[in-house]
Amino acid sequence: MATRTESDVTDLDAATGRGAAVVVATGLRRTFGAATVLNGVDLVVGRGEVVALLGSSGSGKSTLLRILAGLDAEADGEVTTNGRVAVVFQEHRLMPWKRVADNVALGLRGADVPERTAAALAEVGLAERTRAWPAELSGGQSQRVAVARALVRQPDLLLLDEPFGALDALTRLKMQALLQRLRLEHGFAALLVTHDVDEALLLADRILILDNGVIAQDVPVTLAHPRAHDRPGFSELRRHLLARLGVPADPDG
Ligand SMILES: Nc1ncnc2c1ncn2[C@@H]1O[C@H](COP(=O)(O)OP(=O)(O)OP(=O)(O)O)[C@@H](O)[C@H]1O
Repeated sequence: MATRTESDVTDLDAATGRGAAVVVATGLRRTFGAATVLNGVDLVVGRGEVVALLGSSGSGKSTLLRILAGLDAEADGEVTTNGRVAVVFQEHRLMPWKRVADNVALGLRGADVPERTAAALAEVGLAERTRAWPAELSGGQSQRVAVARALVRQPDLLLLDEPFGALDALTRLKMQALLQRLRLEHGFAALLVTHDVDEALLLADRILILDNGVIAQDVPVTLAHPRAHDRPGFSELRRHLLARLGVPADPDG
């Protein structure tokens, strides 16, 4: 698969025709044996844009995210990224033998790494836990560390694969609010893989539905922030997305 980065991109923005882009993917195809999971996916994420990727289980969301992250050498198609990319997975993937700050700083270089690490941990509300071991943290705190580890790299694009999927409902709401705050403060773009229509509606500027190996719908979300279920337009869009995902309408939805 052809993967290009900013060093060899001359005019990515002109190429996309939709303003500044952090990633452009064209013609992505991925098969596993006889199964075709992605069958010609085209995708653009604009600078600072938050795009949610919805789709039923097994539709290929994680496969697509791994390709965009450069973690899948077997896929066909082309991915061009323009800027730094960081990834947050559903599992925190912290190294248990490294303290929290060392996990965040992993792979970074420079005299200012301790300060940057401390600042990133403070931003996710863990200023007091820099010396802790991962085993001493709750699931939500561990995922905050994973977010700090991404943030400290000052990404232009954050790839998030069900980042809050393993958390309880309350922690999940807090993490969604955290992501929204960080996004406003830092201006990164994000591609958020999620099962959760509400999460997509709370956070995204645009929602893509992956179905049958292609982007079957591209739905702009123009609702004002802060978003909530009882705000105008929310439940209508929610119903539309659920119907598109094949979920029957619920009485209070
Ligand atoms: N390494 C692999 N080897 C074989 N099949 C795979 C591999 N990775 C993914 N698949 C298959 O590709 C399909 C898409 O998987 P993927 O994890 O991308 O879906 P998903 O939309 O992220 O699903 P979920 O929402 O359940 O996480 C599934 O049928 C899965 O079994």
